[in-house]
Amino acid sequence: MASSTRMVKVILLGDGSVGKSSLMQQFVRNEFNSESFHTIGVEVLNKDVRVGSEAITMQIWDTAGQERFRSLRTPFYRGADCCMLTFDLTDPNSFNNINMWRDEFLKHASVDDVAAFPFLLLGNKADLAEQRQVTAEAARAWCRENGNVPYYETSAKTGSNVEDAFQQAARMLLQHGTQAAPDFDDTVDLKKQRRESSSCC
Ligand SMILES: Nc1nc2c(ncn2[C@@H]2O[C@H](COP(=O)(O)OP(=O)(O)OP(=O)(O)O)[C@@H](O)[C@H]2O)c(=O)[nH]1
Repeated sequence: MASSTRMVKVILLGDGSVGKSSLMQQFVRNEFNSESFHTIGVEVLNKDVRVGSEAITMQIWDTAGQERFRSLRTPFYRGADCCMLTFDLTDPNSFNNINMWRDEFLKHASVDDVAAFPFLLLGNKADLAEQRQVTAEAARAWCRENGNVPYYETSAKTGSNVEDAFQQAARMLLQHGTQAAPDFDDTVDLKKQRRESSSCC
């Protein structure tokens, strides 16, 4: 009988336009599209990876960073095994908002042990070196103050450090242990919420 690979859930959070969708596309499909659109709610892609001798399927959840989509994304935080907090190295506001993203995740994810939960911090758009506005020192200081969170400077455009960051996520969540998947009833009716959202704004 064929053995099934373990499915793990990784969630990407951060402000709109920091590059969450682009990081997922680069990791899963080795593609970069400079004209990507804002995500509505969530998008999910799977990728099979190996961590040492273990084969796992990473189910990557790309969420909508814009404030107006908050109620569409938060129901999907439950059952996450790892959270990749993402900011744009050229946008200090996106870095200043990382605490807000961490808090929003913890509020909705029902994490058992907050101190041990695997977070990563990604500073994306590293290829735009001349426009950079957040220093590595500031990012590393945040990581130290928040339980020695691993920090990666990535470029979804060139692919730099993208594979390494997701591999690190896989290693951490396997060490930590995976969570129970949420019941189906915990998810939202995205179509309905989309209609409501478009009729009000
Ligand atoms: N130069 C450069 N541009 C990037 C990089 N990553 C993303 N972009 C661009 O930044 C813009 C926003 O990228 P997205 O991946 O859509 O951002 P997002 O975080 O998913 O945005 P929301 O869906 O609104 O939450 C797009 O024009 C991308 O092409 C990168 O590493 N370098």
